[in-house]
Amino acid sequence: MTAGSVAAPAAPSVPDGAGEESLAIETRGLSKTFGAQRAVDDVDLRVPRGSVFGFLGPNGSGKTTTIRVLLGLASASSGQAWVLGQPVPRSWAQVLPRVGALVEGPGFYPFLSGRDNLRRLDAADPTASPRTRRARVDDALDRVGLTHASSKKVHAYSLGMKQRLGLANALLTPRELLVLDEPTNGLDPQGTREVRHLVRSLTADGTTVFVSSHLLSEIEQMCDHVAVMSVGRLVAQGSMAELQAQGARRLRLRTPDPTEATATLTRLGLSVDREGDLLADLDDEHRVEDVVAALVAAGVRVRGVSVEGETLEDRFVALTGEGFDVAG
Ligand SMILES: Nc1ncnc2c1ncn2[C@@H]1O[C@H](COP(=O)(O)OP(=O)(O)OP(=O)(O)O)[C@@H](O)[C@H]1O
Repeated sequence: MTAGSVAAPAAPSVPDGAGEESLAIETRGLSKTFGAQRAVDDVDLRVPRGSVFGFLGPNGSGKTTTIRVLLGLASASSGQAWVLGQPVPRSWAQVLPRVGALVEGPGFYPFLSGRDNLRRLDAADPTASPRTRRARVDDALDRVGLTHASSKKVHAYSLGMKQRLGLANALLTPRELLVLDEPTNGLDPQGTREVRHLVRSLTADGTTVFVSSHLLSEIEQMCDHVAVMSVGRLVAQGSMAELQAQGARRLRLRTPDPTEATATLTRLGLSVDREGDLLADLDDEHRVEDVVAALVAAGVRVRGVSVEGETLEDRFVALTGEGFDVAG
């Protein structure tokens, strides 16, 4: 792991068991309390290998605390966790070299250049080859768009430049798993776009990317899977497509026979609203084609029918409550 702020793994406090090999990260009943507060509350995360996995939730919902526990920067209060199939923190020694991380801005030396900081950090990694160091450092700087500023001292870097340097640090050697806590924090719109593009490109070689954000738009654009946190609890997880499919759906029906149509829909067990057209909430038991067939069989003339789905934004706002940031 290459996060500048990473300390020695915490003492084992999470009991071991078998982790699933197909998952890059797995937790079962993971909890972390601070006094009376349950910052992370009984979380069962399942992060498929090779995914770009968005860890989404409002500020203070427990994302960073979860990440800190997964990386051995804090100990869990209860529950189990596996990273790349290995129980952590017990097996951190084996897992550590296979994980890159960007958490809370790595600690850089302010009076060294960006390039020299990366060289020092790489030299501190016993698994990194000194022979290829120069090329790897230059490549990482290039990938995050910092080549032009690589000779500048870090104290003259903006927050966004420091964030990019932190990302470059996580990219110094190929990793099976990258954990990025709010990687676009402090970046301008152009930098944000570049980081999104970079994150998506990282999975080309099979790397799993676990990326936290409080912005839905960001996760939507970068990720194929998502987990949603709210007040310490995991309130949803799955592929983006699955989450979209889980949202509420409404049938909108245009007909010259609203009375008969309402009677038929009610008989099918659907609640009906009138809004010019007829609106009926669909559920798993009522497929659109069956409802339309029933209407036609009852002699209802159908002029138009459409299904309106909840947007991901509607869905996430419903899951996390008010005040959720949806725009970038
Ligand atoms: N060391 C700590 N001591 C006490 N409370 C803490 C500590 N770290 C986090 N918390 C609390 O735990 C809750 C979850 O915080 P956390 O930083 O994990 O959330 P987050 O989702 O990452 O939010 P943000 O996006 O703002 O970082 C918050 O209420 C926070 O105040």
